[in-house]
Amino acid sequence: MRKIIVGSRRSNLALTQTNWFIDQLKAAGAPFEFEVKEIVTKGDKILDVMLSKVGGKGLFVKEIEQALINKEIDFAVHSMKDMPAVLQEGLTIGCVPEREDARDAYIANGHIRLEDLPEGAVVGTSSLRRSSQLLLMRPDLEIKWIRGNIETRLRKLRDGEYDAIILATAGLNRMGWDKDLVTHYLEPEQCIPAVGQGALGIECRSDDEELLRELAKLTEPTTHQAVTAERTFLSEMDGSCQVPIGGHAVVDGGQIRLTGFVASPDANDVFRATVMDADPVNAGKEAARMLKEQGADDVLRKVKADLDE
Ligand SMILES: NCc1[nH]cc(CCC(=O)O)c1CC(=O)O
Repeated sequence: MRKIIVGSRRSNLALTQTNWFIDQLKAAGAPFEFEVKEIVTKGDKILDVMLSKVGGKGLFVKEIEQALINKEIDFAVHSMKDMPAVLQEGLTIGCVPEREDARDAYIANGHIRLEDLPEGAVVGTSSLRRSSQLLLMRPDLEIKWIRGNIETRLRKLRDGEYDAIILATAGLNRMGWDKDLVTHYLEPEQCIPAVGQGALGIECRSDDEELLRELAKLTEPTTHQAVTAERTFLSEMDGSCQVPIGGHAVVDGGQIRLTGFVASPDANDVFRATVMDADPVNAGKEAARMLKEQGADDVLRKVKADLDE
């Protein structure tokens, strides 16, 4: 029986997601043995600087992709939202399993709701997407960067460094945290989630047909369509990590409804568009086209020019 080596970052969330997916494969009768190999990525080592300044989401993925190409591992389970819009040559997403909750979770000391926070309250996030959308709802808030895994962030909240923090609901649910922890959820209408949030992407070599056959059985079609629409939108926008960007799609009666969001880093310019299309790639392209037409293109160009300075 072939032994499949599964690469995983060593955070609790990464290992939980990896073991969850291996269990799914076993339950589906995949004819493999499995071994998990932990990989420490640059993104895990650099915890004290603003992630977007040192290379963004690719940091979590690059070493894992190299291990796939070197055949040190056979597949890896990523949070889809940590995956770059374009993969390295020779690699593919072999499976998109059923999506967890895509919403952001708002967690406050004393469970004070977002609309009831006192003026100037401190909210922790390191995501420009979250901070810009929070400021649209509550321009008076102070946004303070926060880093570390879920446990570290919750500790910093309890220690009073922050009045509230925002975390991905999916991560909390996958880790089995009590839902009472969450003060309330941010609906996509208030805060568009990150592209791919709540979904997993199983990455493997494009020529590993034996493995791809087993992975394909665990793809959930509507999640796959939604994520394809969102990721097409992301790659069409061609934004850097310095641009607040979000995208969220739901599939409803054969139609994909995709909302794209882009803002300037100071959140003064905000662009949003919702499209309906039966084809996920068309939906992604059309949402990007509409946002660019509204002027999002100028924001992207300006941020790029600033980065080159
Ligand atoms: N940014 C890191 C990250 N990547 C994936 C998740 C959570 C799980 C998911 O969205 O699938 C998180 C934590 C967070 O944003 O709170």
